[in-house]
Amino acid sequence: MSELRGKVQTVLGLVDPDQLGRTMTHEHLTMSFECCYVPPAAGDEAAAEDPFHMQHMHWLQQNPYSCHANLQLKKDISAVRDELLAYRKAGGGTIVENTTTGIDRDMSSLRQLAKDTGVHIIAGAGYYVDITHTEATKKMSVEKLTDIIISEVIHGADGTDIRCGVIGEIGTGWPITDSEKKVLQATAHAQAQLGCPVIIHPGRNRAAPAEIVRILQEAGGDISKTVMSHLDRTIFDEGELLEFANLGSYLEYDLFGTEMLNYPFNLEVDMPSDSQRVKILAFLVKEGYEDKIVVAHDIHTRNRLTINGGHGYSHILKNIVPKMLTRGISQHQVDKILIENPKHWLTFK
Ligand SMILES: CCC(=O)NCCS(=O)(=O)O
Repeated sequence: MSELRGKVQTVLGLVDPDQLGRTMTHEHLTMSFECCYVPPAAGDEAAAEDPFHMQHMHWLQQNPYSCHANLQLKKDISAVRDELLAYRKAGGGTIVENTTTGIDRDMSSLRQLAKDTGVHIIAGAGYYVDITHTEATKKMSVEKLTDIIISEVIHGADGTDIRCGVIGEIGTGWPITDSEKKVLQATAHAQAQLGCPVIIHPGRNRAAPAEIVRILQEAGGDISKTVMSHLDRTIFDEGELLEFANLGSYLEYDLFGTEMLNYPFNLEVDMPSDSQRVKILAFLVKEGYEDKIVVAHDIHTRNRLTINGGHGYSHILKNIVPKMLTRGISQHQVDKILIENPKHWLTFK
């Protein structure tokens, strides 16, 4: 699309890629994660009913999905506004907001947040995981899904004239369902027409990222303009990680700030600490992938906001960057991860 080529599309319109600055490629500012509620363990009901108190903070950090109130990030919009102002003060410029259809995308609030804070916000087109697909969505053809995704980028999403600047996060589980596969194919078709960035939420299985790349590629997608999210909880073996990295997507470590022992969506997973995440980034840099790494916090529950005792959207800038610099990642490489790589990914071809 000639109007979009060479530009980045924010919720306030097209901008020059050099305006973005430091960019978190995977966050949420307003959404609901009720689709992924996990009932609390017996005896924990009191904490789950009344979560935002000092004495429940650690429980909530360990069990963020077992409390209905905690899944409603959209209730904290005013705190998110303050956090975005703090993010700008900490040197942040842009946030990619990954909320897609199925988890309560709110385009008008995103536009208002961008106006109020001066942070560039890029909204996501498309669909989250199968459990959030409506019966109507499941019945749609790939062509219809493609038309809808393209329209969200060209005309605006959810009945507004506010346009998405990226496709995703496109949700998939494991195994990938028929409906998710159609959405992936539609994503690839839309990307082929628009030359736009794509971002994927893979299922929680180490084979998922490569399988998704295969489906996208077969449908004509551009893997070099695609981010694979959540690698921190998906691929653990260094050899397998390098094999996946070779396929050419951006490699996203986006759960910075998440410290959780018993990961309820896959109990076999040992969620890494932030120190371990930095170690993996240093490994990928040493192996020559500094042009392919992007990072974020993927804030999607309320306990992760500073107002509720969490780390907030500035944690990477304030705490992780200094750590990276002490672990063999140079300032030049940090700038690639935070500025150059997101900029190249987000620019329409
Ligand atoms: C909507 C937010 C989201 O999907 N986050 C990913 C959580 S996890 O799959 O890594 O647990």
